[in-house]
Amino acid sequence: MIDNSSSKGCPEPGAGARVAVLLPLPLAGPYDYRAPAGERLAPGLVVRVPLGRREVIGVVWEAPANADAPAVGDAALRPVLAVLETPPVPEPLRRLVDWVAAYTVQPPGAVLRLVLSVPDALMPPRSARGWSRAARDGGAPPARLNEGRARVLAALDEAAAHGQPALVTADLAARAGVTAAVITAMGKAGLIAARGMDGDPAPGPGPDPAHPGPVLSPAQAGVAAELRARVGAGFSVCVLHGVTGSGKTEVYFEAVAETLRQGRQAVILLPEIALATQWPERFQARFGARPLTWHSQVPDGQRRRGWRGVAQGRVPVVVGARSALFLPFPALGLIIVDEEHDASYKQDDGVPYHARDMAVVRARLEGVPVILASATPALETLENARRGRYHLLRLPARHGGAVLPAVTLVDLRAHPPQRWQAGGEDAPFQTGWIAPPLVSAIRDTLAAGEQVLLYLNRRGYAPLTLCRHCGHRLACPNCSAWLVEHRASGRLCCHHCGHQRPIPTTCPACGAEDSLVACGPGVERLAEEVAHRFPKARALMATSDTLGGPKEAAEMIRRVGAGEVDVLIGTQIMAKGHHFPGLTLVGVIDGDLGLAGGDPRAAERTHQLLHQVAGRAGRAGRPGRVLIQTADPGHPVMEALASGDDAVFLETEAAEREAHGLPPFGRLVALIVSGEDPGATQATARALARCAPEGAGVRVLGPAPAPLSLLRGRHRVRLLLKAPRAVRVQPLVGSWLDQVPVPRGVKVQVDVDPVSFL
Ligand SMILES: Nc1ncnc2c1ncn2[C@@H]1O[C@H](COP(=O)(O)OP(=O)(O)OP(=O)(O)O)[C@@H](O)[C@H]1O
Ligand SMILES: [Zn+2]
Repeated sequence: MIDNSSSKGCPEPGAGARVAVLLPLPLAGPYDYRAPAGERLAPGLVVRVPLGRREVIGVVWEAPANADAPAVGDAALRPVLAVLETPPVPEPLRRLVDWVAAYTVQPPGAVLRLVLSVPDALMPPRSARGWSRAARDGGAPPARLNEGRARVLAALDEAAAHGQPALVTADLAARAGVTAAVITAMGKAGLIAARGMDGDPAPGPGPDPAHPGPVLSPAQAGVAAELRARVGAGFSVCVLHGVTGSGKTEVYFEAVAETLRQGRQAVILLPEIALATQWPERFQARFGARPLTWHSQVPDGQRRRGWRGVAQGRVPVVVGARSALFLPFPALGLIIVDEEHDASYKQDDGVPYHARDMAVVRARLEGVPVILASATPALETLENARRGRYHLLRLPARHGGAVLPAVTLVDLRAHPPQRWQAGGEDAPFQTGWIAPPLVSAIRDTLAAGEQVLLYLNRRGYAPLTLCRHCGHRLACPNCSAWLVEHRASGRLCCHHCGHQRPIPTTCPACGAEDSLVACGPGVERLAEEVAHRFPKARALMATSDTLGGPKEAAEMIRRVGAGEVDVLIGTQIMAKGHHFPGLTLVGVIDGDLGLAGGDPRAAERTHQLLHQVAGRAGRAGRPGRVLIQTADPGHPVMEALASGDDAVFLETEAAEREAHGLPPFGRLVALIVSGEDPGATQATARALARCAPEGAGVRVLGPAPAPLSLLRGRHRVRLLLKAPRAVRVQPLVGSWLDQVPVPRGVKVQVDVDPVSFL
């Protein structure tokens, strides 16, 4: 196959061989090109080729199976324009691209785009102009230098002592605390000299496996030895199931150390929000250096250097969000997926892949071990362990004698939160969200000088605003969702599309004044109540709104660690990874949040999340306790949390999934049909339903409006294919889609193993 729209002419005599090139575009497969005469282009090489009138960068690929009958004759082949100097895309990664494409029913080029995520990194290193000391000054600063100029020379000496012979202007100015003009003037005066320098500075000292780490307990050491033994011994999957605070991180670090000793690379996947915890410091404490971090917010220059460093094998350890799985490691020795149960490992847009599952696939293709760590492994993972495919390792106790916190349910029907007044006797009553038993637990904890975490997974002030006059609810114009009040910023926001507007003073529907009321709690509202009930306590809100970036997160961690905070009020981002020794009470404001809705994993996920939050309490010397407010204390999730016995819950949950043919016992594929035109969207969905695959236990449910039936202005309809485990669903889906023409403006998104049902 080739885009031959503008190819012309015949091949020159002795022209090069036919070569398949995969482009990072949603095309059905690789296109054929002609290699330069006399050159053999090995698969993996990164090349520049013409496409229509453009030039694009692609990767030489293994010839597809139909290579014997090419779609384009030799005469029409267009030439490969250049081979880039970057290291080739390694073979196991190329196979991963094909594998992921086939599994997710997406074009391979769309998956390749995940690999070539930093196009800039494929270009040769930029040479920059840097400054060093002028050769003739002999190293001694001339006597009449002013202070700023002296600092510039000192900064250059300091850099040279650390192996950096030159610094670019901006860097030098920043280090010396002078303006760029000072540096230019010094250059003119011949005090410093300009020189060309490599745009990719050498990385600093790498992680050292011999750096002294903590002494492991006998239980930890036993598990660490098992993990170490697997490094260098081919493909295997270990599930590291350890209770919260058991030291899973310290234990898997030993496998990382072994990988480093063998001179290979390791990648550790973490949910994006867990990257903003103490994790990097702990890595540094164990290895004496930081790993490379990889996530969506890493600045461009760092991404470019990171990608190249990984490809050149110079970066030994990467910690990152799911996209780190597609980095071009030439010598991968170990993959770790921490918090493996986390739903954020599933990408919902673009190529919908599950990074945990694809990590197992990459490990198999690379012939290396993978470790899945969690305090609450996914049912899918436990089922794989039960079948003997994954090897289960347990850490059943907390490190250092700390005990797991006692969990108590607070029945909201028996103990409703009391209303409160902000001002004097005439002030209006405010709805309360903290029930009396939690109020007194907070009081006791504060009196003991310990810290409290109040957990409510809702940003903003209130999830719903309505008019008490006409009942109008303020909704997003682009989505089927309510606008969330953010009182701190004075705005109503849609949490799905980002639409926002100022909070109106009159009802947009009936015009009544001062008639809008906030319904339900968000963290801002909870903070108000905390300030009223515990006026002396120093409270801190920790949400993605208040912790915009890594700096704010680090500052929050520092303040809590230093005991400058008494009550933390947090959303999901506080639920995992954090380790605060002074925190002894966790209060869950709404334990039932997340249990409603048609998501088959709702119960499992709520259990995981609350277990995780509960695990923040009592991690050091002092015992912790957890109070979960619920209106349904008899729910299996609540019972499991209160008893601390997951086994019954997991068994019931598994039995229910099995009875309904749900994962991990059956397969699901969701089709999400979306478009701006509701009629065309509906019609496409109905057409899909009419030719739905049948037989051998395969069923298609729907079309049904998605729970988010309008998102960013697009109408959404869902179909769900259910099949027994043994059925290969991808070919079924492929031929199903082939039968239905999709009109312009309508999109059919295939989601194999869906995690989100919105
Ligand atoms: N052998 C050890 N020596 C000293 N400190 C340890 C040891 N093992 C664990 N710790 C410390 O105990 C705390 C808990 O360990 P860690 O965070 O690894 O547990 P975890 O199982 O990953 O917890 P969670 O699942 O709750 O995040 C950390 O502060 C860690 O540094
Ligand atoms: Zn919206």
